[in-house]
Amino acid sequence: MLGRLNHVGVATASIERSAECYRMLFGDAAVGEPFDLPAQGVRVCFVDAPNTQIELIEPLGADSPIHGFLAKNPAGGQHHLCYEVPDIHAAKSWFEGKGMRVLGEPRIGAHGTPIFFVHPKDMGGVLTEIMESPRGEH
Ligand SMILES: CC[C@@H](C(=O)O)C(=O)SCCNC(=O)CCNC(=O)[C@H](O)C(C)(C)COP(=O)(O)OP(=O)(O)OC[C@H]1O[C@@H](n2cnc3c(N)ncnc32)[C@H](O)[C@@H]1OP(=O)(O)O
Ligand SMILES: [Co+2]
Repeated sequence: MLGRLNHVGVATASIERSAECYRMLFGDAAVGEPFDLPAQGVRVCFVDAPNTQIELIEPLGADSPIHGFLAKNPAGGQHHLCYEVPDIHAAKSWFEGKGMRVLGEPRIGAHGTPIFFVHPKDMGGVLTEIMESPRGEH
């Protein structure tokens, strides 16, 4: 059911500080410009690793879904894994059919395609993002 690993989400209280760390690890060219995603309640910065992306996310606004995680993990840390699927609605039905908790309706994510999240307690402790493939495949 799950396809390619698209990105690893890393929560941070400061994208600037984390970006510095990843610039040292991967080089200047790998670290993108941060941008706001108000609909998702996060500020985002992508780091291009050779075989995937690291998605740095910082809380944006009082209702950000990552406030709770950072309260428990003030130094930040690995927040979610994101896998690609060919069809977001078919994937949502599949997870729901397995009795897993899909968190809300699909909405447009940072790559411009629809995403949804599956509750970490139904995924072996890993918050999991499902993303429709930008290439129409997985
Ligand atoms: C950049 C845009 C987009 C993209 O295109 O890539 C993104 O990635 S946005 C990323 C941020 N958005 C989201 O995370 C949306 C989905 N998340 C949620 O709805 C909530 O964060 C949550 C998963 C329901 C957790 O809610 P919260 O209120 O923070 O915590 P709870 O106390 O209710 O948590 C219950 C339980 O789950 C554990 N938990 C929470 N977060 C995680 C996590 N990231 N990884 C693993 N486990 C997590 C939490 O510790 C609780 O466990 P117990 O303490 O054992 O009860
Ligand atoms: Co993500």
